[in-house]
Amino acid sequence: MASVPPPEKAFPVSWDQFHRDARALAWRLAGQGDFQGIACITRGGLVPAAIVAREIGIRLIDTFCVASYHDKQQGKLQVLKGVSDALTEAGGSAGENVLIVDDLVDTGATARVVRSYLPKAHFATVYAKPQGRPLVDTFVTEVSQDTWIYFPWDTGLAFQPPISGRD
Ligand SMILES: O=P(O)(O)OC[C@H]1O[C@H](OP(=O)(O)OP(=O)(O)O)[C@H](O)[C@@H]1O
Ligand SMILES: O=c1[nH]c(=O)c2nc[nH]c2[nH]1
Ligand SMILES: [Mg+2]
Repeated sequence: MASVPPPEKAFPVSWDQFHRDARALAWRLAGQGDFQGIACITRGGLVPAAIVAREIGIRLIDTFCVASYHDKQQGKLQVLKGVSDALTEAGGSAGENVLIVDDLVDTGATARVVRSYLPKAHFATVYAKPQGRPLVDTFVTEVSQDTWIYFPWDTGLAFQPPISGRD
């Protein structure tokens, strides 16, 4: 696959902001469906899934393991693991009562593949970029397509040069 330049703009998210945004997602999801379990898309979906599960009272939580981005470059999407029988027995074989959680949708490639396994599930993300937005049922904040979202588990405190460029 030809390499495309990574997005120029940066949207850094702190732990505090992420917790608030994931809670806001839980508020939007509360009462939306009779969710019997969560399928979180690893790894990015693990953190919001923990917060949402705590807020809306779900204890059956499974992983759907997918990998596609390496060093901000989208590569071939690999499905490493699907969901377990325990989740589809409780939530329906097409995911009728399953909530899928991920941190974000960007091009929508990951969402499209996961949806093909659980077509009737409710797909929720904290952030959404315009290209992937139509694949998401519920999200909190839209971020432009030319922006890279920096999550707190990928970042640390670092010196920031002043806007003027001179220190
Ligand atoms: O809409 P898309 O263009 O498919 O991009 C969105 C996906 O990319 C990231 O996962 P990534 O593959 O980087 O793996 P990770 O969750 O382990 O970081 C992110 O967590 C989403 O799952
Ligand atoms: O940390 C991330 N930030 C992003 O904006 C993004 N898009 C796809 N995958 C991503 N991972
Ligand atoms: Mg991911």
